[in-house]
Amino acid sequence: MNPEPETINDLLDRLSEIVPDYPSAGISFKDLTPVFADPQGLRRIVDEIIAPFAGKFDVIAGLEARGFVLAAAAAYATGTGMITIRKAGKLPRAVHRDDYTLEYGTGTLELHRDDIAPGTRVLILDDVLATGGTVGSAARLLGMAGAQVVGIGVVLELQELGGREKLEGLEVHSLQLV
Ligand SMILES: O=P(O)(O)OC[C@H]1O[C@H](OP(=O)(O)OP(=O)(O)O)[C@H](O)[C@@H]1O
Ligand SMILES: Nc1ncnc2[nH]cnc12
Repeated sequence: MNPEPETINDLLDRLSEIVPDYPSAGISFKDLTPVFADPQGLRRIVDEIIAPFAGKFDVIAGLEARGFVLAAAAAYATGTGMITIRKAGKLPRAVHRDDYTLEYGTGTLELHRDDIAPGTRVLILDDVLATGGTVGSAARLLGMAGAQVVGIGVVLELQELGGREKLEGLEVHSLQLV
């Protein structure tokens, strides 16, 4: 008899690393790079993160930097394109810009004004949802471009930081609650 397939929770528990006091004291950093580095791990998280949104999106937006890994793989797997939402100063042409706060600091995200047509249905992917500052900023940028955010997919949701509440009205799918 075949053994039971490993659950996504067990896979993430087995492969994720937790780093105390990084990048600053008091932060418990959830490091998913070993999941990305594992052939089954990468395939499982990409397949499972997009599953609830099948047929509902035209393009996938990835958030620099760790969201790029997921979004590029998911766009390739679903035959869609990928929108790059980047940290300030990296995109060469005219941008929409938005400031935000996250668990351990502040930042600015940018989106090329002409990378996405109004009305396009967008799925946002990122690795971790903490305070929701980053994903919320990405949703505002896509709104400035006239796009429609149809969902947000993340691997880990740090529940006690309340990100989901900040994203009211948006469908959030996380693979693991921690
Ligand atoms: O919900 P929040 O509180 O906004 O935190 C979540 C964000 O924090 C991390 O990104 P980070 O800015 O550290 O960038 P990186 O992917 O470039 O490491 C993570 O990849 C998310 O994008
Ligand atoms: N605790 C955390 N671990 C990994 N990424 C994060 N992004 C924001 N908070 C984080």
